[in-house]
Amino acid sequence: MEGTIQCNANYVPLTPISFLERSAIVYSNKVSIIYNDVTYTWSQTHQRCIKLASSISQLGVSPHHVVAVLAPNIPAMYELHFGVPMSGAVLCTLNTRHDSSMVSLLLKHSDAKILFVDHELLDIAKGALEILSKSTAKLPLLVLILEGDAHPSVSPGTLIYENLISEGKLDFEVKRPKDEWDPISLNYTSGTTSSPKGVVYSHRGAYLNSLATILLNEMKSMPVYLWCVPMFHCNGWCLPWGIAAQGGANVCQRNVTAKGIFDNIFKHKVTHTGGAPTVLNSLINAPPDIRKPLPRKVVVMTGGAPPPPDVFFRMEELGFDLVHSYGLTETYGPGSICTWKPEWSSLSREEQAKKKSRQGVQHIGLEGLDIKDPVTMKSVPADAKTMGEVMFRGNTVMNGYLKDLKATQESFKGGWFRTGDLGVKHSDGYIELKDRSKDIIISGGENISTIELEGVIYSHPAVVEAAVVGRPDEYWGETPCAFVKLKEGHNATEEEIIQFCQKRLPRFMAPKTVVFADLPKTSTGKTQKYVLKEKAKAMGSLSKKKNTSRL
Ligand SMILES: Nc1ncnc2c1ncn2[C@@H]1O[C@H](COP(=O)(O)OP(=O)(O)OP(=O)(O)O)[C@@H](O)[C@H]1O
Repeated sequence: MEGTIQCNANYVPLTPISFLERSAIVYSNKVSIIYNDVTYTWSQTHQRCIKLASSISQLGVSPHHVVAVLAPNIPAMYELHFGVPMSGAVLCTLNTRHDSSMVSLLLKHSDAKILFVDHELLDIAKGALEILSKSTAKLPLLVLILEGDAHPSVSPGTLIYENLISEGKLDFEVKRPKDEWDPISLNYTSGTTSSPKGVVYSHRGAYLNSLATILLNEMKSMPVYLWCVPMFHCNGWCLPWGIAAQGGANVCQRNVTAKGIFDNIFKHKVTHTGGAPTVLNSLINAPPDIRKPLPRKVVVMTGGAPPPPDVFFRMEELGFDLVHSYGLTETYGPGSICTWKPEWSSLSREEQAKKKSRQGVQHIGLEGLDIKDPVTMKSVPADAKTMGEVMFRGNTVMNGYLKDLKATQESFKGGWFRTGDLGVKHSDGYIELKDRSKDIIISGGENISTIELEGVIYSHPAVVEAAVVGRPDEYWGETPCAFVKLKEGHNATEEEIIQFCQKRLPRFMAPKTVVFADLPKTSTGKTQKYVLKEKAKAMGSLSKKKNTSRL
């Protein structure tokens, strides 16, 4: 409009780097990181990150180069979330469960210039570099993150993390993005359904999703956040940046165990944490000497996989306040929130849990979350029945897949980001996920939502975990096959589980096969259904072997 100008005074590229700079002033002597007997303040964290950025630049890394890290949730992992972007480079956090050959593939794909590695994962990194050396002469520099008395043998030229910090220059001029669309990080997807894809995040998206995540978690100033979500997964749902914005204390843990979580909650007066449903399951089912009632409410954000309705009220019985979010690596982690409505508080326990287990609506950083027919792009009716593809639109959707323009274009076809998830829309506008399109079971022409069926099996008192896949069938096409893990000291038969489901669901949805087994998981807490599908396939068709009258 007339009289306005866009200039440096009123238009600055958004970046989460500014959160750290502000916290170094507001919360300078307040705790930023706690890890075993190490504690830092926000002023120290700020200084360490500047020095880290300075050393990374000194090593010849230029803006937009990729810097990779293979480490659990330790202080260095947190600092790299700022130090790398402050050098202008792009942070690529690698899954700590990958083997050397996968790490070498991702290092090559991302063209990483440096690999920071935790001392416990050094052998994986060495193996990856050895594989890489067979196809390229340009290997990333290795920087070792040591802890305590660990002194593993390293090849000449390996750098040490703490040396980079101490040698870095405090007067280094932080490289802020020229454009807020500039990349801040590269996250590979979990690889649950295919090979991991390299998802590029921008400074703008990271800034907005951090703010949205603070709001989702209802975080006030100076929260105490216990790290259970791996920071390598969607940059810890953007919370390394979000906690900095609120001047919170980051309680880091190398390993995630139920005992560690309860101990840390008591010791550090934790206010917030987060984790995939499998982490919550480990808390609910922990032995009574570990599972203590909480001294005060702890907000837990869950997502990453479908949480069975039962998890909600069992967690709440322990004193946790559950926030349910849904999203993908492509949406910077959390993209939706099942916002609670006060009128639901008078519903029965079961109905409340059902409401909460829905995936909800987009968070405030996004413009749209809809269920659409993927061909016509028309929204499905809000009748809780008609299934369509879940689609997102807005500023916290990825820039694209690295070096895969075709996949990027396909995922954005029609002006929405296509998730590959199937869901329905309820009359109140909230969405509910029914399945991944690759997982839904089609039996005799009927769609069977594996998520819904798993939720019912999970509510059986003897069950600790359940996953359902389609078992190929000559007559029905597929029949539901449930893999069930029982609680320690509990028993149940195949027939009991089947009858339990038949009482609660339409008959065609009940499993026709039940296998008692441990469930294979990815490091981000998702069940590796492709492994179970192989097992179900190997069983052969049920119709041929059994009398189909039960079907
Ligand atoms: N709250 C939730 N409820 C149900 N499912 C969820 C929830 N949050 C995430 N998911 C599932 O996780 C998926 C996103 O997972 P992520 O981005 O980590 O990688 P991935 O899709 O498992 O990997 P790949 O694309 O390589 O197979 C979603 O598409 C959805 O199926």
